[in-house]
Amino acid sequence: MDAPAGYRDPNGRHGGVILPARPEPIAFDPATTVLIVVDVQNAYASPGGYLDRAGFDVSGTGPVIARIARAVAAARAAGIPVLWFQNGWDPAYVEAGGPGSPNWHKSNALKTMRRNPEANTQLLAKGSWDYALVDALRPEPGDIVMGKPRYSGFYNTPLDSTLRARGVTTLVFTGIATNVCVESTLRDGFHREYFGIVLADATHQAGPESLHHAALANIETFFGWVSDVPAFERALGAPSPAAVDAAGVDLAG
Ligand SMILES: NC(=O)N/C=C\C(=O)O
Repeated sequence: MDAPAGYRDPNGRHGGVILPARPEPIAFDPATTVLIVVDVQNAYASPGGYLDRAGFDVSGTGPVIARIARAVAAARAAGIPVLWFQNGWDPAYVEAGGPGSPNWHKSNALKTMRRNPEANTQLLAKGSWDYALVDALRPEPGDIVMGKPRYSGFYNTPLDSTLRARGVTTLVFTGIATNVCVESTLRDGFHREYFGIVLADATHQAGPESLHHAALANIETFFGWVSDVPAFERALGAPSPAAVDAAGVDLAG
């Protein structure tokens, strides 16, 4: 939805569009916004991938992937760049860190492989099926594809310089997992002065569903804004400004 001239959201921010969100609508300018798709890899979304092998439920990822595709299409139509993250390491796992790294101790992918070496799998290894993005989502020329070695997309990646070079101020998040890499990256962005918005229905948790809701509640209260894909689509479409108040955002949390 185009913002009326001079429109400011309840926090005094202005931009080209107004997005219904919790805890309040947020205005943003598509010209200074990036849509981030976090780690929608077989590892996190497909049966037989890392999360599934580690005992996490991935049965609910299908509709989430479909909504990510909608968000990507809406962003592209509005000229908003799409940035795809892929989490993982080199096949020798040097980037994963050894016992001197907390990642070596906490990564459930590394733990799963250590527990069951005879399975001989290479979870999250670059070049593997596990590391690949799901078949249903494909970056297009002009998109940004970025690897990351830890939960936060800002850690040991060119994310910050890539965004600053484009004058980006607003990050719209989709992907997996709400409570791990989405939240970690949004939080790191907050500390670097980026405005973070999560499209809740285009994210999925690692662990019980309560973690999804807890992460969203935390984000909405302390770090950013929570909206959804239909609201994002409407905001980038053309309904009248009055529809903002009428539409609101109706997320179960
Ligand atoms: N992409 C993520 O949120 N990853 C969560 C856990 C992991 O990578 O072990």
